[in-house]
Parts: sequence; structure tokens; C-alpha cells
Amino acid sequence: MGILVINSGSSSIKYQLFNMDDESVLAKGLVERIGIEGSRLEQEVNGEEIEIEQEIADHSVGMKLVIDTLTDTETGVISDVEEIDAVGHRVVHGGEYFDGSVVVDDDVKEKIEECAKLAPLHNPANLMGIEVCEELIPNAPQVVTFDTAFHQSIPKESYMYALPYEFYEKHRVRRYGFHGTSHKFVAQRVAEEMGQPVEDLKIITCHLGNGASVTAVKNGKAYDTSMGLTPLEGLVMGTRCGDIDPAAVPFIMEKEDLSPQEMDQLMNNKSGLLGVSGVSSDMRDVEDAASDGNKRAQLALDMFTNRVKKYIGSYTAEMNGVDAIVFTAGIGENGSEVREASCSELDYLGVKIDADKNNVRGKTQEISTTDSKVNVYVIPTNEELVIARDTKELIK
Ligand SMILES: Nc1ncnc2c1ncn2[C@@H]1O[C@H](COP(=O)(O)OP(=O)(O)O)[C@@H](O)[C@H]1O
Ligand SMILES: CC(=O)OP(=O)(O)O
Ligand SMILES: [Mg+2]
Repeated sequence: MGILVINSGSSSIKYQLFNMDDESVLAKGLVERIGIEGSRLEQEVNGEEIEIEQEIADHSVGMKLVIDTLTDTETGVISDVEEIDAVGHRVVHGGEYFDGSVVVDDDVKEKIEECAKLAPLHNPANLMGIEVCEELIPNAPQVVTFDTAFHQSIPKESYMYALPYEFYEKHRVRRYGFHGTSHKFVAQRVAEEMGQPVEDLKIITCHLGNGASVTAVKNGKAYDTSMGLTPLEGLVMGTRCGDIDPAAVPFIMEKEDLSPQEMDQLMNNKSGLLGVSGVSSDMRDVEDAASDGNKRAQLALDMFTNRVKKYIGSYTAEMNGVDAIVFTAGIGENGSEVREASCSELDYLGVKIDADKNNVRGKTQEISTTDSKVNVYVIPTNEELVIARDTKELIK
């Protein structure tokens, strides 16, 4: 059974074509830097890599390139889209509508669209992916898996905001949390690595990508998470500011005469690493600029890692301890300096990083010293495999 999984991030499309008879990967690829200079597609088939560099203006152009590359006579692994039996998509915001994966129909699409105002960088890209697949792979059923689903277990004292209660009742204003598929996957994986049941562990998972979030996973369930009503709250991100004093919002709007939409754009698209450094939203560019002596790039880096550290500390307090800390996603899997800085001076918690072991990219590895009280790991996330499993289950 051929299942294509599409994971549209805010700046990338990751895809994997699985043979779900044995969960083998037929092709795996990444379209990155969508909408910014240097956009490209990278695809791996049986260990062989190809690279296509071209301008990719948005997720719709990116999706068409993915399907062309998969079916191309030279680069492709299938001769026809008919070999794709189903498509599974990652969708970021499911509101309180969805606590699990579902088959796409008009009603589901409407609800994804309705939630788009709460995930403006994501749900529109996710919907675009669904619509391009409907057009180009018309016979394949489509399934969606929501980032918000895993966080449904968070207790009410953590998901509520201290606003007048009626705003929860009227508009469902609350913390939802995102990257749930990834947090759940790496929490389970780290428990396997440690040879202990996830139900016995207190784990802090740091998903650091273009969007970034930290989750406290207690006894296998999400207990708190840094993203909120939208994927804007919490960590400093590529273009998002994360936590700020909410009173800064009306203050800036008044001073700069901004509409709510303009203010939202400022916080979602022009802030974070990009806004502080003035260099780029991409961690690699910011790290390069900082090592060339750019002070604002260094400041952006320091703010990024300081925020990760704050969340690790606060979730340790909330869970009354921590057994394992996991780093995952683009920056978490590759950025050894970010990991090292985020865990520096956490020795009062018993966290000690081994510099040699930490010199690792994109593979599962314990990076803490043997006498560290907390096990720190790099675990590559695999949201796509989780989505493929759900898709197979639902179309049976
Ligand atoms: N070698 C690396 N070192 C540091 N950061 C990296 C490296 N490779 C990728 N990244 C960072 O990962 C981020 C993208 O992460 P990713 O999980 O793909 O994001 P998203 O899914 O949100 O689009 C970018 O900031 C990029 O710079
Ligand atoms: C929810 C979110 O921020 O997703 P991404 O990291 O893929 O942008
Ligand atoms: Mg991502």
C-alpha cells in the first residue's frame, strides 16, 4: 500500500512515500526555504540524493514540484500517481473539533479553514497541500493528523488563560499546543532508548524548528506545552516573537498606528530570530552572522537559548522533576551549539552535556555525560511515520 505523507511546516514541505505493507520508505524529501532566497528540493531514494534548486514562491508551487519529482522518469520512484493509495497530511490547528486523525471531506476542510485564523502561517499551507493533492491525485483518499491532538490531555489549570471565563465559553480561547505528533513520537522513542515504560517517566521534549515548542510529558501524556491559542506563544522562533508582555501589543499598535492584522503579521512574520538579528529567520544564517561578529545575531541566539532554558526549568518545577530532555526538529537535531547553550548552567538540575557526544547531527544519540542525573538525547522526529500509520488505519 503506497501512502504519501505531506508535512507542511511554515517554511518547508517534508514528504515521505511509504510502502505501508512493511513501513519501508520509497522516497523521502524536503522542500525548504519556501518563499525565501535559496529555495530547493532535496530527495533521497535508496540512499541516493538528488537536489533541485529553483525559486519556490509558495507551498502550492512546492507541492507540484514534489509530485513531479516523484513521478519523473529519471528522479521518480513511481510511474503514475495511481500508485499512491492514500495521502496523509499534517494539519496544525484542529481547535476543539478534532482529538484524532480523520478522513478529509468538505466539512473537515471547512473546519481547517475556520481554524486558519488561529494558525495563519500553517493551516492555509496545509489546506493548499490538500487541494493540490485532490487535483493531482484525484483517486486517493486523504487523511489529516492534527498537531493539537496530543495536547488534549493537558490539565485545565495549564490550558486556561486568566482572562474572564466567558471568553473560554464564548470563543474557546485557551491553550491548544502544537507539534503534538512530534512531541508524542520523541517521548515514546526516548523511553524505548532508556529501556523504561514512558508511563514511568517525566520527559521534556524540545521541538526546535522554524516553529519551536517545548512540552512537559508526564507519564506518557502531555502535561503542559509552550505554544498556546496559536503557534505564536512560547519560545523565540524563526519569525515569531514567542512570549511578550501582552500589554506591549496595544502599546505598539497605538504608537505605530497598526491594525490588528498588521500587528499579528509583525509578531508572526517579522519578529523572532529575523526581527532581532535583522539577518535571517534561518538558524544557520544567524549562527554564521554571529560568528562573523554580528552583535544582533548573537543577541538573537542568546535570547533563543535562554528561552529554551527557562521552559526546561519551569516544566521541571511543574512535574516535580525530570528524567529526560529531548532535542528534536531542524535546530534540535542539528544545532549542537544551541543544545549546549540551552543546557548550560543547569547543573543544579543535574544536567551535564558531554561535548563530544553532543557533536552529532540528525541521529539518535544520548548527549549527556554518564554522571548526568538527567538523560539528554537527540532524537530525530518522524511525524510522517505517525501520520502514515494513522492514514493506513483510517482508510482500511
Ligand atoms: N545544520 C544546522 N544547524 C543549525 N540549524 C539548522 C541546521 N539544519 C537546519 N537547521 C535549522 O532548522 C530550522 C528549520 O527546522 P524545521 O524543523 O525544518 O522547520 P519547519 O518544520 O518549522 O519548517 C531552520 O532554522 C534551520 O536553520
Ligand atoms: C506549529 C508550528 O509552528 O509548526 P512549524 O514548526 O512546522 O512551523
Ligand atoms: Mg516542522
